[in-house]
Amino acid sequence: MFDRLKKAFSNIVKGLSEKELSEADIDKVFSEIEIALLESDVAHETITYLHDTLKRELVGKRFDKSRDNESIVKDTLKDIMISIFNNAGTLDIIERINSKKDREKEPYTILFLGINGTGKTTTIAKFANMLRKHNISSVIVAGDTHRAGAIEQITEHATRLGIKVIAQRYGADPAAVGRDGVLYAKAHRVDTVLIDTAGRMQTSRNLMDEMAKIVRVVKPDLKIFVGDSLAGNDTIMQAREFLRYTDFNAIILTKSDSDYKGGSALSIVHVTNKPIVYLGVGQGYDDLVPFNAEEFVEQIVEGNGKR
Ligand SMILES: Nc1nc2c(ncn2[C@@H]2O[C@H](COP(=O)(O)OP(=O)(O)OP(=O)(O)O)[C@@H](O)[C@H]2O)c(=O)[nH]1
Repeated sequence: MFDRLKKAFSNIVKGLSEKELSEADIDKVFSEIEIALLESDVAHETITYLHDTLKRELVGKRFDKSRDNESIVKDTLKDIMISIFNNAGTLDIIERINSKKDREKEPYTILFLGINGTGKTTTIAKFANMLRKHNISSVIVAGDTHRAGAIEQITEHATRLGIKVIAQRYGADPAAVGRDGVLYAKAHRVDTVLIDTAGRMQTSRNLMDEMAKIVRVVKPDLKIFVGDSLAGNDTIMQAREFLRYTDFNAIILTKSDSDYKGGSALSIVHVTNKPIVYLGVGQGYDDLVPFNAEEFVEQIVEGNGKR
């Protein structure tokens, strides 16, 4: 009998202290957040996804009356964003390289993809430098045989770092240069092969076919898309196209040090469902850091500026 009374009483109390969020309540709070997201370069389709998911999760649910709508929406938004990153999974590259080394005694091959000027060449040099800190050796393949100066550029980075470069003449088949790199690594017991590739616009059909051919011939263990975080929606469009032709596994975003907006990171993962593994945070060889989704989401939702 007391139980019944207690339950009835607690229901009354709940009724007084709880509230239900309507679609209009959510729209009201979201309209302000939407502007901030747009200003942060979050892609339109990602914003629509966030808005729709928010409504699905919140409309009709009961909340403590003392909580303001804004904090409810923000907390839920953070969870939705984290789930976008979680759905894309995580990828421990160092662990993968070491496990292939132990298991097969074969080099681990990584193909770097992306258009010119995104920072691909610099990123490969940073990557080789980072691997060395983990006692992992590498050879770099000058696979951009199209752009004048590309071979010299990657060779200069490699020389500075004391890393072997495998190159052929301009106009050579990049897939063949990639294969040379793998053979060299096998013969010299080098742990990883890092392959640079040409990067004209993603709309170039020939280039995309060439990328698909390198993938078929070299059969890389990993394909990393390198995108410029400052290029906003362009980066998203490039990623979509490269994904279609190469089905890359992971993303590195460059120039995050100058990107105070940060929206590209969320959009690119939402659109491709592939994880960001590292961020480029400067022009030096040490300026490559692991991506931290929780930290990123906190910054974008609370809007407290740079990484
Ligand atoms: N601030 C900053 N600059 C970067 C970063 N990564 C690369 N850069 C700079 O971006 C410019 C372009 O980088 P590259 O590595 O030459 O670009 P790429 O994609 O290889 O271009 P191509 O060689 O034309 O294919 C260079 O001046 C780099 O120093 C980064 O994380 N932060």
